[in-house]
Amino acid sequence: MQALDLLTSRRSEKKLFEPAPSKDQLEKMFQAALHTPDHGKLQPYHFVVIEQDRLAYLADLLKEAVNELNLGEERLKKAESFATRAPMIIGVVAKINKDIKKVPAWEQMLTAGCATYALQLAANAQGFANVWVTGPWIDGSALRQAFGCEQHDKIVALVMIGTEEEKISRDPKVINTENIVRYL
Ligand SMILES: Cc1cc2nc3c(=O)[nH]c(=O)nc-3n(C[C@H](O)[C@H](O)[C@H](O)COP(=O)(O)O)c2cc1C
Repeated sequence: MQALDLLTSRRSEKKLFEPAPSKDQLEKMFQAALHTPDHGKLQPYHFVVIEQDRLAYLADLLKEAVNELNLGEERLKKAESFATRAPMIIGVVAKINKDIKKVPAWEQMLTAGCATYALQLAANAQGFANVWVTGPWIDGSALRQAFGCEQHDKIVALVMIGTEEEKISRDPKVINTENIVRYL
């Protein structure tokens, strides 16, 4: 697929089935992430791959977050079903180093966001559907610990990845740019 077609036809997909990416396909996704713009070449992100057999553990961590942060009954139900909605989830942690004056925290956070998007696109390019989700549970202590977060780190994404039930070929979609572009 041409790069521009991929960029303008991609959509998120929440109904995700097996197969998930293989190790080789995952490696290509991480390579794409590692090629995102990165001031100071800090690689300010970590990826936590949660394969099928560890999704129940992720659900437990999310439930713990719901209880710790008092997120309510509805979230608790969501936490229970979350792990059944995709065959693979990749957590993205923005690794924020506040001691680097030349590259402030917001720049490091943006690089982690770019890396997440590159990961999504590289999954799409290999035929996998996905969606970037977060939710208030990303600040749960047990989840943060399991993802290896240090004090200033932030979990910025839980990318759910799998295969669409039926492959839909999507045409590039043209969206009005009038209100978001100006020339100086
Ligand atoms: C930082 C970030 C957090 C997001 N969190 C959620 C989320 O928790 N739940 C959700 O349904 N969509 C979330 N989204 C939006 C979806 O990933 C998706 O972009 C949106 O549903 C629009 O669909 P599209 O990508 O097909 O245009 C988030 C997006 C970003 C960039």
